[in-house]
Amino acid sequence: MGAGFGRVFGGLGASSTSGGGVGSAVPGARRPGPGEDAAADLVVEARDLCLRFGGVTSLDGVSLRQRRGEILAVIGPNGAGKTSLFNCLTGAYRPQHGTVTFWPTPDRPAQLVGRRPHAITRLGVARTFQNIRLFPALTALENVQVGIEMRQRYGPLSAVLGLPSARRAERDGVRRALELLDLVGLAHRAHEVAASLPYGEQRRLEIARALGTGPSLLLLDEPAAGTNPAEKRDLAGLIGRIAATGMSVLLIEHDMGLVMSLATSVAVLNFGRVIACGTPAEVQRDPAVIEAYLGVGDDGPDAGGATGKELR
Ligand SMILES: Nc1ncnc2c1ncn2[C@@H]1O[C@H](COP(=O)(O)OP(=O)(O)OP(=O)(O)O)[C@@H](O)[C@H]1O
Repeated sequence: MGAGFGRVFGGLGASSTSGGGVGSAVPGARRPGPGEDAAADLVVEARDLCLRFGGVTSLDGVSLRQRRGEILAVIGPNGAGKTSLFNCLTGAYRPQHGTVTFWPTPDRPAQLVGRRPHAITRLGVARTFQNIRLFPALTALENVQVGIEMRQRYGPLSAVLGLPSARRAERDGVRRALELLDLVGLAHRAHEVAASLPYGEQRRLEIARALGTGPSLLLLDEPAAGTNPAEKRDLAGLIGRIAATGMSVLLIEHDMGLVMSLATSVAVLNFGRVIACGTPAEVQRDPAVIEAYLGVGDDGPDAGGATGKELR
């Protein structure tokens, strides 16, 4: 391992701080023995996902599994296929091949490929985006209410007619939205419009809105992108608190400090393939990972800087 790799991971401790031992997402993990339940405590499993755009292959046989309650980080250089994977899990893209099984509860598996994004949200998969997608003119509270309303069952007619069921649902929605704003540290911003919030707070508001949909799996696409060190610390604390509630978190993040301090397991993508998977400590010393990031070759680790790959 080169000194350069140590710099990539910023001198982080090798161990996870997020209640390690929950499990790991390991492609090609040991097959269950007779009588063992293959799905026991899994929340999501992708098998052999292939996604192509014309001549570009974004995912090339990606398989990975995540256990319930785990923080699984997906890392990899630019263009490795991380967001494509999220898009396949959330129905934005339909892979040409492969399956995605999601367990909202351990006894109720659902196939996600072929479902529409809103149907997948209703099943319990929520996401945030690399670029913030709030409703800028709505207040923080209203933004979270939008998320909550995606799961509510009363129809527009009940709301227009002011039926008791609709009024009750609205009251419950406001209460839940305020709880979520409190969780993300934004209770005091409830009535401010989203566009007026500082960037780091907008990132946290997006997470509150995603939680409003009542997920059992939360996908965060580069939540720390563009945040300053203080905002990053707040965010790490928040993700830790969310995971401590038992939520399964799947995280794309380029900030290796955050990944290595938060993740229970890490999956590394490169050119649309999973090249490593394991604990943060394991992937940190995996030669294939070192090479993917730094292009370690005959010239040594620092030569990788010339590959032009960003350290993500
Ligand atoms: N809608 C699309 N049309 C064409 N090509 C696409 C599309 N979406 C993704 N790709 C291609 O798939 C590959 C993987 O892209 P993807 O965005 O998934 O990578 P990534 O790991 O998330 O990258 P980054 O870290 O830069 O966000 C890239 O070559 C990208 O150009």
